[in-house]
Amino acid sequence: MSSAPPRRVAVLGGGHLGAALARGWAASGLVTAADITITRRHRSKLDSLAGEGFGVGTDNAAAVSEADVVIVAVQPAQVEGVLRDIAPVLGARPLISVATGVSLAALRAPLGPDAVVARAMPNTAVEAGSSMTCLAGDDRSGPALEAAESLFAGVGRALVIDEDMMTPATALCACGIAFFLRTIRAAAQGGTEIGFHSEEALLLAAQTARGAADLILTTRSHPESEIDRVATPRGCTIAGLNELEHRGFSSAMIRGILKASERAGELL
Ligand SMILES: NC(=O)C1=CN([C@@H]2O[C@H](COP(=O)(O)OP(=O)(O)OC[C@H]3O[C@@H](n4cnc5c(N)ncnc54)[C@H](O)[C@@H]3O)[C@@H](O)[C@H]2O)C=CC1
Ligand SMILES: O=C(O)[C@@H]1CCC=N1
Repeated sequence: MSSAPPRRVAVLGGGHLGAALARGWAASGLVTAADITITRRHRSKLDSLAGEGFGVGTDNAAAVSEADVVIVAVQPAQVEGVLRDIAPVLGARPLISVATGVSLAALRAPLGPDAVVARAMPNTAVEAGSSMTCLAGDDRSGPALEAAESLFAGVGRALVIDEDMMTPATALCACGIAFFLRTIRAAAQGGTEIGFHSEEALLLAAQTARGAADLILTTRSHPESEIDRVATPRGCTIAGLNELEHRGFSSAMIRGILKASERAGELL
């Protein structure tokens, strides 16, 4: 069971993921918007988040000083500089990095060996409370891993994995959501070609995708058993499925995951 979520959170790096995290935590009621401070280099780009009630600023050390837990959400190559900025004020505060490819050892290098750090790999569905987030820590991560479990379980599912699986997790979950989004978009395009207006086609495709995921997550059955229940002999499902496979659908998805994993391992 995860512990109570931290009251005040500093999100360093209010870009796509940082903003999605802040909005997801506030929407879930886990942390109030006023207790989340988001930083980035240019204050003007934080105006809309300020308008939503979040604290905003450009001073990472000041944000950290007022927080119970720190989230690092800058690009991988920017992490070291940010950690150097905050090293003098971090103290024993738990720090969670969502940066791809930055190891626990690399996080501790500028902060010192006693820094309480963990890694998280969410996807942008944190904003909708539906992320799959993988977490990793080690024997010195204690409170950071606990804080991560409580924060990320509040905006989807969270699973603790070995650190050496964080790169594959990046490909399958963090990049993976884009692959499923493209799949939904493609299905909607097909839907429009066979007669639906585009908004209707998108709704039909997205809810159908959600249904497929819910079947797997709730019944725990295998996708192929579920497919067998849909595909009537000589019917239209098997005709469509076989055409997808003749066009390399499964192979394309597998190769996409492999390519993303390869690139995720090279990011630093
Ligand atoms: N976008 C996604 O879906 C996911 C991203 N990640 C990781 O999250 C991190 C952020 O990714 P994105 O949000 O996509 O990138 P982004 O480029 O949208 O956001 C990074 C933000 O950090 C800000 N920044 C740069 N230097 C800063 C500094 N010194 N102090 C404060 N803010 C600073 C930038 O202005 C920018 O707004 C990356 O490490 C990425 O690998 C991980 C999982 C999913
Ligand atoms: O594309 C990227 O590099 C980041 C990491 C995973 C998702 N977005």
